Amino acid sequence: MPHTVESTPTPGPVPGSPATEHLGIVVRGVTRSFGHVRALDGVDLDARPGRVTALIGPNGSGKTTLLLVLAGLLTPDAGRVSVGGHDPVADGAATRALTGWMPDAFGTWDSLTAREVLETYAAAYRLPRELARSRAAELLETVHLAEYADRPASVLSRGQKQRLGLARALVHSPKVLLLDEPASGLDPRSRVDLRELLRGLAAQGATVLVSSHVLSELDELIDDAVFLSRGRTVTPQGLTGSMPARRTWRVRALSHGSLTRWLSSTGAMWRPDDDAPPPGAPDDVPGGVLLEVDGDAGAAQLVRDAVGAGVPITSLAPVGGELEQAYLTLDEERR
Ligand SMILES: Nc1ncnc2c1ncn2[C@@H]1O[C@H](COP(=O)(O)OP(=O)(O)OP(=O)(O)O)[C@@H](O)[C@H]1O
Repeated sequence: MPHTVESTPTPGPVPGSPATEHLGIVVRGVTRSFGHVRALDGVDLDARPGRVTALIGPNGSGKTTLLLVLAGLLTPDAGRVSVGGHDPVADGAATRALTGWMPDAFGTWDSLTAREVLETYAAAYRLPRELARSRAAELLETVHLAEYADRPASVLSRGQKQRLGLARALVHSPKVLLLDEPASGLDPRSRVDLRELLRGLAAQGATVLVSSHVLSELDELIDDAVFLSRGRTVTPQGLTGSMPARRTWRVRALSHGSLTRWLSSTGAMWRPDDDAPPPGAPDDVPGGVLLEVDGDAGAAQLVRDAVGAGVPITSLAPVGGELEQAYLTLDEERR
């Protein structure tokens, strides 16, 4: 799905006016420090209703800290936040009533069954008992845990706990969803289910903010992307409006030896890909390399030259999606 990058957040309202440009999530100039570590250093972000927005950044860039602020679980030092039209600090109860929060690790009372976990949360959100029961049953079906409904949560696998955590976040039909690494630990089928579920919720008007490192999954899921680096909103290289011309491509050939010899003879800087044969392998085994190529025209020229030189090329494709390429430009900012 084509997505846009929140590179230059829409300007904030004039000083003194409420931070409610829309009823999704609005963050303006938020800072939060832990001792001398400035976890958030002036973050701006918009996540709009009816859209799935990704929060992307290296380890330690401040994603979880920002989600905790949005969930009303951490007070910012400075800046303005609006979630569904409410300030999570000044108006915590109202914010929590319309917000579903899924932390990156599912913490629960292990002695409760999966059904009891959901019914307990539903009661905490003041759902009437009958509605709580039917909502819990419906959500257990949605996340494919119906057969575990009456088993203690302690027996669930990591991925199953993630799915129960998702169901728990949805129990009060929130208008805003904050999900910290929701795909972590999920098998491929469950990831597809998650994607369809979140797209369905956005289609019904929910604001969905997802932090994730699984960038290949995000390409299919999200409408917008916000990148964090060292506590700041940033625009990675390559997402300044158009894709960078020069990017990494994977080339494979029937004979790894003839491919690498030819590339080296042309002066191209290549490196083995993950499936490359080990050093000393026979010359004619298949294999691939990674190299930087100047756009589609450069790729077309590479194929022509390789075929002209008799190199048996079997495939040529850019590595990763647009998000992955952009993310890699942030990698040196990891902390
Ligand atoms: N409770 C805390 N006490 C001290 N430092 C903290 C605390 N929580 C976060 N930090 C620091 O703040 C920075 C941002 O952490 P945060 O957990 O928000 O990053 P993240 O982007 O979610 O990382 P990851 O991708 O690894 O989950 C890090 O340098 C971290 O060490």
